[in-house]
Amino acid sequence: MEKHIVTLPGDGIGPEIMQSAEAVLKAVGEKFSHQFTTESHAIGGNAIDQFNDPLPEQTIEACEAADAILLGAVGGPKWAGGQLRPEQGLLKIRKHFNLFANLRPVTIFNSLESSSPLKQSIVHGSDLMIVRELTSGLYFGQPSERRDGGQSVVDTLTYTRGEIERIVRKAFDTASVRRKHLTSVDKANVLESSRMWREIVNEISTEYPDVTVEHELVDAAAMKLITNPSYFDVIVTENLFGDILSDEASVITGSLGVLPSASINDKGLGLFEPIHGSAPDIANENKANPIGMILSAAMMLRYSFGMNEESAAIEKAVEEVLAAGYKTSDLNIENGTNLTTTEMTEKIISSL
Ligand SMILES: NC(=O)C1=CN([C@@H]2O[C@H](COP(=O)(O)OP(=O)(O)OC[C@H]3O[C@@H](n4cnc5c(N)ncnc54)[C@H](O)[C@@H]3O)[C@@H](O)[C@H]2O)C=CC1
Ligand SMILES: CC(C)CC(=O)C(=O)O
Ligand SMILES: [Mg+2]
Repeated sequence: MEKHIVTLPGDGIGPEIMQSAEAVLKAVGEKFSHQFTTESHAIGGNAIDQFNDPLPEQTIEACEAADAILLGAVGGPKWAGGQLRPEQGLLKIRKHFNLFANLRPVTIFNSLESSSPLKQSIVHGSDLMIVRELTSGLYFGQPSERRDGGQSVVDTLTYTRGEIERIVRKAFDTASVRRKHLTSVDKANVLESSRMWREIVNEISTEYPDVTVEHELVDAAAMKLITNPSYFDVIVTENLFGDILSDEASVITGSLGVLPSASINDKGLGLFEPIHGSAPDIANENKANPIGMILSAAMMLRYSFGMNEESAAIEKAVEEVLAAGYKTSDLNIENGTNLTTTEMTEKIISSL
């Protein structure tokens, strides 16, 4: 099979981990006789530097012609406080391609159970999927501005019925092929948007009689997620809550550096990126964990190209390398061997 992938390495550790994903894809292509062509484009801070635009037109055009998009991460202190911000590029690409469903699987590798700061007895058996709404809510609502000469400020949380319905359906579909347990997370005791969200979840639940649904307020859900993570199967929630809960969930798996994600639209186009940011504190040191990025490439193979065997081969290789005690410095594997980003990538490739 021939597939054309646009890579958007971005800023900070983005380019380092993107090199890892490209090397793994090359090796998978050779092993399974596929041809993956890649074409790199600018997004985020580096795009501001080169084009004075966090999402240049040529990046959008290249993505429009691609079979799938891989993204590293954007942002960094260099651009903080400026008029143009790297994160605007990320929000804009999600909106442009209508990538409303952000799937964030939180699966714990056996060998990382003791890597979590949580007790092994708590994290054991955790396997959940956060379905986060990605193109609306507080991150996109207008107005969003300072007022009264800087004495007040407004951000706006809006959702249309259609926007809630499509993400809720996606979550029910996801739960249907998993353990059939859906937790909808909101703040319905305070927010009108959450009350509407709840109503819609209840309406759509009648179409999925096999799926058990419950509602949880976000504050309690945040507590339950780290005290009893194996309770959850699929969590569906709005943009901001999903952003926060998924970073929290990474504690279960031992590091933010190992979690991948897929952002999908209703036409089958996917953008795949790790859930973490550009980690400027460790950029250019060859010490970033490339696993979240590599597993995002594996999600791309499965979700965009239907390559289940190839995707599983990557996941198995990662599992084997971790089980052999190899780690990057963010992971706390007892008596593990510390590797650089490039060494970890090579180990994973040689396990394929
Ligand atoms: N999707 C994206 O492009 C995202 C971008 N950001 C941006 O990234 C920049 C930094 O944000 P932070 O709040 O520091 O969040 P971050 O996720 O970049 O880093 C948080 C902590 O986790 C560590 N970390 C993250 N990924 C790692 C990896 N692969 N291997 C080892 N350690 C890793 C970092 O070193 C840091 O200590 C900001 O400009 C922010 O806006 C933040 C989140 C997502
Ligand atoms: C710019 C942010 C919305 C990125 C982020 O934190 C995320 O998508 O997880
Ligand atoms: Mg985030």
